[in-house]
Amino acid sequence: MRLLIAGGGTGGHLFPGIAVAEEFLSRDPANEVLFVGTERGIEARAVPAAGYRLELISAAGIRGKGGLSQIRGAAMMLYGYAQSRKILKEWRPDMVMGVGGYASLPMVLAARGMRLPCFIHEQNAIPGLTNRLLAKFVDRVFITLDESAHFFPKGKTLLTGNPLRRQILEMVAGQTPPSIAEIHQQQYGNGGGGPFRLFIFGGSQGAHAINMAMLAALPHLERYAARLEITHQTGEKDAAEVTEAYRNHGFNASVMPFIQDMAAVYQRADLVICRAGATTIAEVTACGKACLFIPFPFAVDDHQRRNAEAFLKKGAGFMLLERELSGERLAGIIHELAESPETVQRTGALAFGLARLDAARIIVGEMMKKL
Ligand SMILES: CC(=O)N[C@H]1[C@@H](OP(=O)(O)OP(=O)(O)OC[C@H]2O[C@@H](n3ccc(=O)[nH]c3=O)[C@H](O)[C@@H]2O)O[C@H](CO)[C@@H](O)[C@@H]1O
Repeated sequence: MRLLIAGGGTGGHLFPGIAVAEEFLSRDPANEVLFVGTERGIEARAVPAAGYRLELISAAGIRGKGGLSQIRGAAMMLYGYAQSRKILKEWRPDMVMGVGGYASLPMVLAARGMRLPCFIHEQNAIPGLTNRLLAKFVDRVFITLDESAHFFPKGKTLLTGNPLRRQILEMVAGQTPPSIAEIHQQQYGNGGGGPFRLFIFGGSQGAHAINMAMLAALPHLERYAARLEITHQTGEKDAAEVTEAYRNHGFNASVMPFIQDMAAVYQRADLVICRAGATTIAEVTACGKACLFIPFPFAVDDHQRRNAEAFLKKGAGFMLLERELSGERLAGIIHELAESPETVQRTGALAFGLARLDAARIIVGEMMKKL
């Protein structure tokens, strides 16, 4: 059977698609997957790197743009629709799934026009415009959070969680959470102050504001430099500056613009400091990690904050809003949590309790039923 997965743009849309592809391929060695995205999206690099075939189409945003760019966006979408029809006629998929992002709009509409079974997955608490439009045309809408259910037609919407890639699921399956006694020993054994491992990252593109806040926090954390083991994903632009700052302040830090093996880094972390993208949240909860969310304040409809709030209500994480973010404040929170291993452990355990590990399996199962 053939599954076409359309969309992307950012990792938060694409990686759930890759998780669904992995599950679909695992069901039958004869199954095939084709991804369709745009050349500007993360899929242009990440899909071939993951070993999948990718076709590129033309697509662009229209929402909130003025005159000329809106016309240009609409023209690109029309062209993308024609390209989608051509791909569908040539590759002949059995079903099509949209994972959000511009490319999913023309492709899912074209597939619907050709009467193929169509599905979408929404990652966020507040859906993007593409999925709101597509919901009317598809057979089923899969959602990550209950909060987004009222945006979609009731009869076809199913709460599944956010599909997780194999690298995360395998890591989760293989890990045994440490006991409180072990955590105590680690933190306070040998005369006190075992390593405290921080993982800082800013979603698939890195977060400049988090990078700068962490640099501003370093002078306040210098007394702790020997205890902190830091892994910091910066995105492309800030990598050199952040590396140098850690070195100048005497910190043991591994700085990378982008991380391929996220599972390995999550596994080692005691505390994760990150944005509140939906896929990030699904992963840190699955890994049972305590997390300080700093939502991206300009995300459409402030959806990152809403994503995080769903977890905070249950004590399964911490949040710091960007308008309250300063080096001193960030250092204060890191310091406090490094001194409270029980709080860190309890928060991670609560997060794990909210994780949905079977989203990809449920989604593929539901898609097969429509064939
Ligand atoms: C600015 C913006 O609007 N961002 C949106 C985007 O975020 P973004 O693309 O940042 O997505 P998420 O934070 O949800 O997920 C990031 C994904 O990238 C992966 N990763 C990240 C860094 C790295 O070095 N390596 C790596 O593989 C993570 O493991 C994760 O799978 O899509 C999300 C899902 O629709 C939304 O919730 C976010 O609001």
